[in-house]
Amino acid sequence: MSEITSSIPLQINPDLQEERDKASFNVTELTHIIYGGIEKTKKRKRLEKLLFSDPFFQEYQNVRAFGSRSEYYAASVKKSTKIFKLRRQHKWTDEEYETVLDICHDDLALTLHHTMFIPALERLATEDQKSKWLTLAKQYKIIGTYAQTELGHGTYLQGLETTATYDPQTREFVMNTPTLSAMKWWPGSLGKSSNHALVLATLIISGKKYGMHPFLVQLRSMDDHKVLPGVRVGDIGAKMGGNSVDNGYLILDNVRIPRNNMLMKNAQVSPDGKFVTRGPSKANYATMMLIRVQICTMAYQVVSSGATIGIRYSAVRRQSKLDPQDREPKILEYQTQQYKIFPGLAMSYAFLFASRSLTRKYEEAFAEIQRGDFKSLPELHCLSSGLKSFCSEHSVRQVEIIRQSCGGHGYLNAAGLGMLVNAAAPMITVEGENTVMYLQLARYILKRFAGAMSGQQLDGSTSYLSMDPATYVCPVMSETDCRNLTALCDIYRYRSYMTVCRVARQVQHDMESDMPQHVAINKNLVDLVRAAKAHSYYIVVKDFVEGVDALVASAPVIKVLRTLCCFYAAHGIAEYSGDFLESEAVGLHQLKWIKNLQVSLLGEIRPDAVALVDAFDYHDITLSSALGCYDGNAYERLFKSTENDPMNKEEVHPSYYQYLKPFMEEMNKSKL
Ligand SMILES: CCCCCCCC/C=C\CCCCCCCCCC(=O)SCCNC(=O)CCNC(=O)[C@H](O)C(C)(C)COP(=O)(O)OP(=O)(O)OC[C@H]1O[C@@H](n2cnc3c(N)ncnc32)[C@H](O)[C@@H]1OP(=O)(O)O
Ligand SMILES: Cc1cc2nc3c(=O)[nH]c(=O)nc-3n(C[C@H](O)[C@H](O)[C@H](O)COP(=O)(O)OP(=O)(O)OC[C@H]3O[C@@H](n4cnc5c(N)ncnc54)[C@H](O)[C@@H]3O)c2cc1C
Repeated sequence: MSEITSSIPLQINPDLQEERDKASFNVTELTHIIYGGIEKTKKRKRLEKLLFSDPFFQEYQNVRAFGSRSEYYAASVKKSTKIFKLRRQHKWTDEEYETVLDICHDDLALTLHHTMFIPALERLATEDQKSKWLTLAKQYKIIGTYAQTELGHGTYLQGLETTATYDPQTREFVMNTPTLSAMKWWPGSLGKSSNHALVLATLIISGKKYGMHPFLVQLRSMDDHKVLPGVRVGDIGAKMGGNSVDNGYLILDNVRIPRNNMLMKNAQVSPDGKFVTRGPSKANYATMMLIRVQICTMAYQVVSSGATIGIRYSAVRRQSKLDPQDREPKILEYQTQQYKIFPGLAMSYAFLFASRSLTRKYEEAFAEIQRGDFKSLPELHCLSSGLKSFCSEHSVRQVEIIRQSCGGHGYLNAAGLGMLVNAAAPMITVEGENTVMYLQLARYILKRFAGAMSGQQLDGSTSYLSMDPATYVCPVMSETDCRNLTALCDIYRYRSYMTVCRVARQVQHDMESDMPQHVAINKNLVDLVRAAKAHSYYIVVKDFVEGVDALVASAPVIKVLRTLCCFYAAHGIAEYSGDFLESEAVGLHQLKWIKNLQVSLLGEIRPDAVALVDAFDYHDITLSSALGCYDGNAYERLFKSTENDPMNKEEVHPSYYQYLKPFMEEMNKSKL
């Protein structure tokens, strides 16, 4: 009788325990740093316990893995409503609620209600409008979404075709979808969940267009959720990932809404049809900027959960031989495996510090904007556009590398990595497609560079553009200098300066050769994106270095973070060595030293790798991975996961009787 069972051992896999025993630092201390202090960690743990003591959350995993699209959506609606009810029951603060959403992976069907609808009301509505709709929205008496993108246009907001025409007779706006390409297409939670939508439409008064503005439109009856007259709404279909969310389409046919349903914080239409604006023309873009900032944090969560799965699995998976005399090693021993996974580990900490710094800047600027001071808006728009693109691009790419590093098992849904990659992939597209957002940053950098050239003193993230490049000497003079974080940061700064300088001069040269500006820009788009990427890389490295420098922590924690920071910076230089050489930020000698350092740091990080991912402190249900579980019992959990597979429900699958049996009978009867 076979002793193979699918029961999960109670003890931690000894291979993983061994890793934990040899950590050079206190994991709990680092966890507190990551979550912003001991109280916050405790609170999060309490919330996790409360949520996951409900068996629903375990069942939810099965529906997610094996249910149909419709079942997954339904379970996710249930999950959303459960969380909303718990919020009310326990009177969670906004911060506690955000923590719960982080814990719950953010694959909620009603996600747009809290990620965009509420923040948009907060940013775009007047105080009177807020007291009505924000209150209703926060109490879930209305469920809403943010409906901006259309079938024909997502990026180019000036191309949006939905119209809101003011009728002074009735003091209403008439909402219309004039063409096929004007239909709203993509908004999350629109297809089936929302009864309201914040529709971004071109305002028309007396035949004149006044740009894009937000209008609150009721879509479904509050009694029976039936679609209201003049509204056509539905789901746009299955996606690569994120299928718990009903991204939808919306067609409006002469739908009339009261004048007061235009959110009028930034622009007003008076009852007699007069248009007045307040603040800059881009004030209505405020919600997008918030989400771009949040995407940087999501990128941290994505890459850190990927690294957790990859590293824990690599510490329990044994394969092949290193020492012919010894047993098969943990795959984490292979330098190539470390080379695949440790960049994701270092990136996790880099993005933690970068997203923290960006969030702080956003909060400061938002407070100023609330007071009517918009001076930091351009800098913040460009910083958030660049970092949103950089963090999403790098994290998605890195998690896919980690998935590949887990061999065959990484390809299973039960590994959690494929789902993570597919769920995270839209970060590259949403809230501004990455290339387009990099170009927003590039446009800003070019302007600032031109300012510096004409003697302006620059401040903020681009202040280095006023440097005198003639004074640059590569600060790495010896192999030991390579460990100097400030020196590495200077190298990134100079690479960025030179990349910006080169493209700025090229654009200027092209324009001076009588090329129209738009032709000159398009001819240099690739280099403009390169410049934006180089700038973003510099900012991330700088935030990491400054973040570690400012930490108040024990010596072992600081040491391990400095090692990671050094690896992150060295790895980037080695990976993009062509750019660094071309810009003469490093010479061949320095590059050789930095590459040596990059590889030798793999060995230094190795003993702490498991502890460094343990510090992220992800709950097993949040990670949702048989390979990355805290106890390291990957094989048992993989086998256990097959129990829930509906394919294994019957010993003989119905398709046998329907197709295979008759086919076999036919084959057996055949004379050929
Ligand atoms: C274990 C845990 C695991 C966790 C797992 C998590 C997994 C989940 C991960 C991911 C899930 C996915 C995320 C889910 C949330 C989805 C939400 C998505 C919602 C949306 O997508 S909403 C739609 C967003 N749409 C966009 O972003 C459109 C992009 N386009 C634009 O913003 C603009 O069109 C433009 C910026 C490109 C151009 O604008 P336009 O008006 O045409 O520009 P110009 O006239 O040329 O003027 C440019 C001028 O304006 C300045 N400017 C532009 N934008 C702003 C701004 N926001 N603020 C301030 N200033 C702005 C610009 O700099 C120019 O200034 P200048 O003239 O140069 O001085
Ligand atoms: C999962 C998901 C959820 C979403 N949720 C919402 C939502 O809730 N609400 C909502 O309103 N929208 C939502 N969207 C839509 C999303 O915001 C848009 O898809 C996004 O802004 C990109 O726009 P696009 O699709 O028009 O891309 P496009 O602009 O068509 O991009 C296609 C290509 O054209 C290139 N390109 C376009 N313009 C330029 C340019 N100026 N210069 C250089 N290259 C250019 C891009 O780089 C890209 O390679 C969602 C999308 C997804 C995938």
